[in-house]
Amino acid sequence: MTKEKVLDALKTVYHTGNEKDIVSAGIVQDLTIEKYYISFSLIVDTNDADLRLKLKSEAIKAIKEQVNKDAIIKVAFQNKPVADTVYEQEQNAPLSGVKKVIAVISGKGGVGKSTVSANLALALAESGAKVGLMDADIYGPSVPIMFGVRGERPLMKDVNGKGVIVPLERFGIRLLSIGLLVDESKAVVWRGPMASSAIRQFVTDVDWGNLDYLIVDMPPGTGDIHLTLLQMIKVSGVVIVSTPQDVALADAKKGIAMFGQAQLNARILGLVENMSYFTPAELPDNKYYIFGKKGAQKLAEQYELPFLGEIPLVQSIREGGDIGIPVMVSDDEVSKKAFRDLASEVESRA
Ligand SMILES: Nc1ncnc2c1ncn2[C@@H]1O[C@H](COP(=O)(O)OP(=O)(O)OP(=O)(O)O)[C@@H](O)[C@H]1O
Repeated sequence: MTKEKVLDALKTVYHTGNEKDIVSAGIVQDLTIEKYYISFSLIVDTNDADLRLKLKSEAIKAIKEQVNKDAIIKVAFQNKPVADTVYEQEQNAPLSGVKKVIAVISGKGGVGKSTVSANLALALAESGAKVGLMDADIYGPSVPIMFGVRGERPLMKDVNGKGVIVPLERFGIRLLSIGLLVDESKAVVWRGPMASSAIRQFVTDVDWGNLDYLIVDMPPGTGDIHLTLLQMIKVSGVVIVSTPQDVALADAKKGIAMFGQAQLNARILGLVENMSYFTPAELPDNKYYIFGKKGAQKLAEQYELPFLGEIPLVQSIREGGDIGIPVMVSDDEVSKKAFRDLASEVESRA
């Protein structure tokens, strides 16, 4: 299976009301082929579920008939971005084209902060928002692998005599990570000031353009990078990720304490519990609370913070992250619903 063959097949498909085929009309974006998986986005100007379904089935049918009948095809929809939004960051301030910055934090590593950041970004973009994802985890960047862009390098462009970085774009999300700029093994040994200076450049020297949301995947814990970012940009809201275990919850309390400080000028939107329960793919209605039940919900109540939802522990979430096709771009409707619910909580509170 090659990109050319898949694009040729897609050139036989037309979106209602368009004279050009969906490839020539620029409707097909982010085509990725990974073993027998094919994934791409369709950029459309309609929320009509029937029209979307028709387009999706015709695209899948064309590929199965003309390229490979056994291909596993994942299609994500994105709305055409709406221009001329009013932006909240001050004019000429760093990120002046960004309406809302959402920082995703966790008290400790490995609780799924990057998984939540990536899929939250994709879920927000589904309803037409223009979204960027800044991987501020200098010591453990996840974006290159999770979005399948490892080894790719962003381009530079000249703005008023100054070279600025243009984020990569995948599945409609603008992406930047230290892993896309330097060899990952180099950044791991950087000391605090160097890491802080790199993160400062992520704000000042990157052409993020106009965005409705910039999701910032923060490093785990609380440290210099958090302070640097909070001092530089106006963060509209902080999402805290925790797992149900006591130890992760104890660490989440440190995050609440740090971001709860009034002088940091960041509002905590609430807590999301990741890996809340295990759901086997073949029994999606069965929920097994293997790490204990409703821990984060109780913690949220204790601190009088909103509880933003539960994300199940699902094999396809892990697999999606590993193969560079996040679960929001897959057919796993159970996981997608959990992230969509989280996105609507964030949308309504940010
Ligand atoms: N809900 C989930 N179901 C299944 N696997 C998950 C889930 N959430 C995260 N994972 C997996 O757990 C591992 C850790 O997740 P992730 O990298 O997102 O955590 P993190 O908190 O960002 O870690 P770090 O602090 O190291 O950056 C990954 O392999 C990821 O695919």
